[in-house]
Amino acid sequence: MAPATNAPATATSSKKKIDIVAEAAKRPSRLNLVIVGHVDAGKSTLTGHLLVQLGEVDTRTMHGYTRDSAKQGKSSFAFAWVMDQGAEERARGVTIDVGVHHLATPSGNRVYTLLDAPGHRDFIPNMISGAAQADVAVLVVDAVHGEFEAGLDGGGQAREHLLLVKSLGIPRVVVAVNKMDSAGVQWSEDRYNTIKGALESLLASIGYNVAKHVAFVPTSGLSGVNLTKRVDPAVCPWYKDQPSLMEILDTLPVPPRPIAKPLRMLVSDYAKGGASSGSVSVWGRIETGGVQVGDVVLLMPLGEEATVRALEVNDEMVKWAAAGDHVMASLAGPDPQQMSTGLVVSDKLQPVLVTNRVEAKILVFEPKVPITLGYPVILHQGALNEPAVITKLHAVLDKTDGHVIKKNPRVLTKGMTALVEVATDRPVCLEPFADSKEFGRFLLRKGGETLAAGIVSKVMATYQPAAMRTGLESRSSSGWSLVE
Ligand SMILES: Nc1nc2c(ncn2[C@@H]2O[C@H](COP(=O)(O)OP(=O)(O)OP(=O)(O)O)[C@@H](O)[C@H]2O)c(=O)[nH]1
Repeated sequence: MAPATNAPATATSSKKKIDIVAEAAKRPSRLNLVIVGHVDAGKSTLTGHLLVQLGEVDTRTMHGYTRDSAKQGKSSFAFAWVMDQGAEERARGVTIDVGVHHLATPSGNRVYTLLDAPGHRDFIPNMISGAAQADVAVLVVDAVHGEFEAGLDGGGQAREHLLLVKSLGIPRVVVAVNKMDSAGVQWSEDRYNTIKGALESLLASIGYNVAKHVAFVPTSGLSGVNLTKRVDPAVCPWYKDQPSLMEILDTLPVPPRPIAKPLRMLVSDYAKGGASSGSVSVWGRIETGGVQVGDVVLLMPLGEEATVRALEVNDEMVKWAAAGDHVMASLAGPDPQQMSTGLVVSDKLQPVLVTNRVEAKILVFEPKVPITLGYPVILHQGALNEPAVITKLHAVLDKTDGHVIKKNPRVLTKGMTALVEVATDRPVCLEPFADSKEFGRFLLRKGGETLAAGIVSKVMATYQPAAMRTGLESRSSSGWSLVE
């Protein structure tokens, strides 16, 4: 574990205000990675094995996984069990939820949060929720002939994941060309270069600067080769003196954290119970600002007040947490019945905007049916999924300079950039992208298909929840007053 500059919380910690900006500058840097890729590419196995090699999973636990997975006839999934904790996940051999793990580098200079996203297309909303919390995407691809190609074709998740990762604003990608040990591949340089070339073209077409922001590494998650220790040149001579996956990760820059901004934490999970009776626990990443034990915060868009009773970061109780941290917060005050994923724990004096109508610039992916006026969609923002409708098609825009090509189009088709208006069924937390990168992006999906990625250009109507004035209100329609 990294040296703890953020000591355990005490009963008196709420009495003294902590200078979170100054404290955060003293601690090890943190990088959030999301592991993405086609189903069965080996994401959970690679991540699980990495954790074992770095000593984050003890040998006894690992022996237990090996024994129990063999009993279920799934011995090849032993390392994946480190990440896939749910009974259904283990029985089906697929990841459903986003697995979250923390690890510290041996030097103690850096702490990683690993988010293992599900590859199966039914679980893309969970993948979006995981990717929305990440700084870097690690794309795992299966090097086996036919398998890599399946991940990349029209319906392949490797392709869809990359599009989503780019749309969510993740600036860097590390590609692990995995299963290099398998029978038909056997650490072949030709196979590696074919895969690298195909992905370089795809990444460039999506908008990545491949030379600057993308790295490639050959791996075997199952045998644990080239994860932390460099691959033996006798096994892979053409990769001699080049870095292992962990060495590449260690050189990635940590993006600046907006700690001085007002608090915004996206709730990706919650449960009844916490530090005191009647409290609720929420999990998520702090996008901006900081929070400390004793703070009074607002749960948006409910507008409900809550007091932070306890905080946990990387499985340790702490007094404060800041932007970039994955946090478990125990909150006193909110009604457990009102909790949902997608809520935002927000600064009380400068809460996140709440709206049900935004103007946005969208990039249309490859919808099976063209987008028309009144099109019903699901708006995804982090862990939030909210039914919405496209209520106006203002214009089709030029991709490069944004000038209007066509006003009031009747349909939007593949690859178009357009200015539209989107109305959500219920009020949600969205802000103009120019003010908030974190709350200014969303994805539109329908029937298991991602239709478009959007950037909020204008918030058309903001809501002032009555609760912000009375401290009593709920998310019922009567609890909101419109301030257009
Ligand atoms: N030969 C070989 N097999 C691997 C390797 N990594 C994973 N596998 C096998 O591939 C299968 C799928 O592995 P997982 O780790 O569950 O794949 P995943 O990408 O996490 O799957 P989802 O989470 O369901 O998308 C298992 O049988 C693994 O043993 C590898 O490096 N080499």
